Amino acid sequence: MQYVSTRATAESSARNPNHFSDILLGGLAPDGGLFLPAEYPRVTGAELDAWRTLPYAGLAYEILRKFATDIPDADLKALTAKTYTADVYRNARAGDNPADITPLRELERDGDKVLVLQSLSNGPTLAFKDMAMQLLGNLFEYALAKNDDELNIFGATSGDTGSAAEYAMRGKRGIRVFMLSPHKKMSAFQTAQMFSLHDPNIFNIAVEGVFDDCQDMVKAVSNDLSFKARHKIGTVNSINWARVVAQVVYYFRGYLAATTSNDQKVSFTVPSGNFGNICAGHIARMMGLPIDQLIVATNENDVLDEFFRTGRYRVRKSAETFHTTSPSMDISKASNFERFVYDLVGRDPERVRALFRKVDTEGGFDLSGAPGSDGDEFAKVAGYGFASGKSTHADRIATIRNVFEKSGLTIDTHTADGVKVAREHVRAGVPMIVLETALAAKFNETIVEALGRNADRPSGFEDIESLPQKYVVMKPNVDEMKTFIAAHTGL
Ligand SMILES: Cc1ncc(COP(=O)(O)O)c(C=O)c1O
Ligand SMILES: N[C@@H](CCOP(=O)(O)O)C(=O)O
Repeated sequence: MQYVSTRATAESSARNPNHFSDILLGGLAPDGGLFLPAEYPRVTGAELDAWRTLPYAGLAYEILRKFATDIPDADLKALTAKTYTADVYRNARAGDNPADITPLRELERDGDKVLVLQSLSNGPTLAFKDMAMQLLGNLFEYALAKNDDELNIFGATSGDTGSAAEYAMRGKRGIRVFMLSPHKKMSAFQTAQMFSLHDPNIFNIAVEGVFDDCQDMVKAVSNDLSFKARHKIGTVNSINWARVVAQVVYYFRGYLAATTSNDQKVSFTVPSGNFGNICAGHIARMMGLPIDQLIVATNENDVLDEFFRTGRYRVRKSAETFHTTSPSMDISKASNFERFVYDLVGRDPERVRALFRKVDTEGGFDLSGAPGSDGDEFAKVAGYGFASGKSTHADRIATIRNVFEKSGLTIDTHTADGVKVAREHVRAGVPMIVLETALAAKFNETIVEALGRNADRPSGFEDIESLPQKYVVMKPNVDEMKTFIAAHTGL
């Protein structure tokens, strides 16, 4: 399997490494684009039939081997078997089977309209990020051990990627984690989860800004190729292709668990911010998974909803990005959107370069086809199954309440955004799977507001907010960030 950059030039393609293991440890392509397979592997009906009875680890192996063709099959099988166990994904709800890894349960039914919840948040940090990050930790360790090498992970988080990465990389030989987060903008639980880690290889940096400021710095450091090489910088954000491909697996799992025959279709609603999760759904669909709709659900930070309604992509500045009660989706510049746009414009890297140059210079682009716009590809969006919707704080509170009243389940604030939007798009006869992207315990403040009581807490997290915290506060300044990293890598 060969990989290409969304911004490839003839010159950068000649220089790009292009196998899975070559791109595993890095983030952005050297030309500033994002890696994607040169073409998506197709899945046959016979394969889907055979996969229906596989456990999650077996399914992950079958899907990943189509992309990681340069990792020996036996090694990949061992890595997926070690990752996807009931012991790692041990926080399943009472009544769900932890061995399912991503259990499904019916949430509500109105005639032939059915909403199903797929739990992705049963891993060590109670968010869907663990689904890919646990595998990434094992893949990194495997790749580094081969060359006796080391890796300095530089990442950005709005609350969940950070803790998932730190829990996955704790104690891993040769790996340090430098994690940027927006100062005082995560929930108390998320903050405590990260900042209470005192491991010598974990560095938490609270940035005076929003998530997009953090992500911009990760990209700026990644684009300084000599700094990146000298300090062995890698990334765990979804700009890293391995993160996205590991997320493709649970779309297959959701489909197979919700259907009995390949003639049936399902739809997915995905609480979205950086567009990594739903991008994995897009890839699953491109591989031939019978997905009807892919619904993008945003919170008040509605850049993506605006695009999927109008064809206009208009990023917001930091000061225009709202701090909401689904804080992990407080994102106004969605990294992975570029991967979708690459497909939408016919995989033309020159177009992608021009469009994202316009994002940098003018704050966005317009594919609506209106006079003066940058193209008319918006007309093709529905053909990819995409539609969208938006949810606000009031919607979130009402949804948490009425889901609890109807089903007895307590859902988190991001999942509530998903359920609210899913109800607007569900079609008769096509199960709508809502991805549960975090557990309610992470956002207790809002659960108390909605339900008048605390969210249940999985064991091990009882007093997490009272633990001593270790972090530094910094301004969003790339040079200062580089100095900080250099001082701690000793390279
Ligand atoms: C709980 C939760 N829900 C949804 C999202 C949005 O996912 P994505 O950024 O992949 O669109 C995030 C952050 O990524 C998250 O942490
Ligand atoms: N919501 C995320 C933001 C980063 O997303 P990623 O998928 O690109 O790592 C978070 O919780 O950190």
